[in-house]
Amino acid sequence: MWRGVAAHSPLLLRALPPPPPPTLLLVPTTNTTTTTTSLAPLLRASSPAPPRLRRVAAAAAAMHDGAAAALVMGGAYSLVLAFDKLSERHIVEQSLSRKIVHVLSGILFMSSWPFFSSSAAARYFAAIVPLLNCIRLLTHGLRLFTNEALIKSVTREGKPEELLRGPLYYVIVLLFCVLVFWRDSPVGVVSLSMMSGGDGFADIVGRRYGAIKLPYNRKKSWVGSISMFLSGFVFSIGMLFYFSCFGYICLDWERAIWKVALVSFAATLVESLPISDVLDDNISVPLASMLTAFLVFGSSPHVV
Ligand SMILES: Nc1ccn([C@@H]2O[C@H](COP(=O)(O)OP(=O)(O)OP(=O)(O)O)[C@@H](O)[C@H]2O)c(=O)n1
Ligand SMILES: C/C(=C\CO)CCC[C@H](C)CCC[C@H](C)CCCC(C)C
Repeated sequence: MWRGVAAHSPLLLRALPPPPPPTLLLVPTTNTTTTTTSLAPLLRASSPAPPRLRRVAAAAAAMHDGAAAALVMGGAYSLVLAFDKLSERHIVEQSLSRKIVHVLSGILFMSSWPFFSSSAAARYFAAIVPLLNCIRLLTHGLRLFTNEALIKSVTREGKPEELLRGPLYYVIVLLFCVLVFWRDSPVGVVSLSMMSGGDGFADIVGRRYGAIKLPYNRKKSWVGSISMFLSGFVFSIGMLFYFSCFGYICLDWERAIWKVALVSFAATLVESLPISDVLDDNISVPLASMLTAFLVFGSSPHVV
């Protein structure tokens, strides 16, 4: 009985013990414009598991998520170290190295989310990674500690205080999205794709090929903005497809493509404005993306 009631409230459902293997009934639903197949899981009502079994399940999930967080944290350190070595050996120039770290950090962090457990606490374990990186950037930016690899791979001019701006804002946005949106909301996925993939490529391409500047912002170019729109769109669709493959997000793709294009346009427009001196791109781009994505996708997770 409880499970039947809880089925209408994902949060309540998560609080109950994990259900027995659900009987999934593939229910193809058609409508005038597209055919979308929605998985309509029919959970058989079951009595709650005994307390001891719930404690064992919770402990197992915590160990699973703790290990996943440790692995992702190791990945974060390795990414920074790898690109420090590549730029140190002049295999990759420092400005390019920084932007590749910018692109990969967000995309790879999101890509790790399906490997956390289905526990309601999983997002908090995943949040440990950006939280520890916030602390790392703060302590190194305030010169409490020194790490040349970190400074060289994520700063423009090699000054520790630079860690307290773009990189810190970037990681705070990762922390916000993993806690507030997590893996079952397109809003967070699209916003992080725009911040990491979109803004990253705007810089990578615009810095090299952006000769024709925007009329209202001589620091930005048409090529850079077009690159932001296209890469933000591609990364967003790619990450939405990735999470839909794991069953976390179910989309009507014909409508979703137009929604993502609108979010990408809004984020690109905001990024092109001459406001970087007042508001860092790592704040304005995800903020514009979240607001637009919230308007077009709505607040309901899972099915949009
Ligand atoms: N729409 C855009 C965005 C960026 N750029 C190019 O990329 C450089 C850096 O872009 P920006 O997004 O401002 O990066 P910042 O975060 O400000 O710089 P950094 O990442 O190095 O701090 C710009 O000076 C410009 O040459 C561009 O041509 N067009
Ligand atoms: C250079 C950056 C922003 C400036 O525009 C990015 C800074 C990245 C942080 C130093 C490291 C962030 C790591 C992520 C929280 C986790 C990544 C995990 C993944 C598996 C590599």
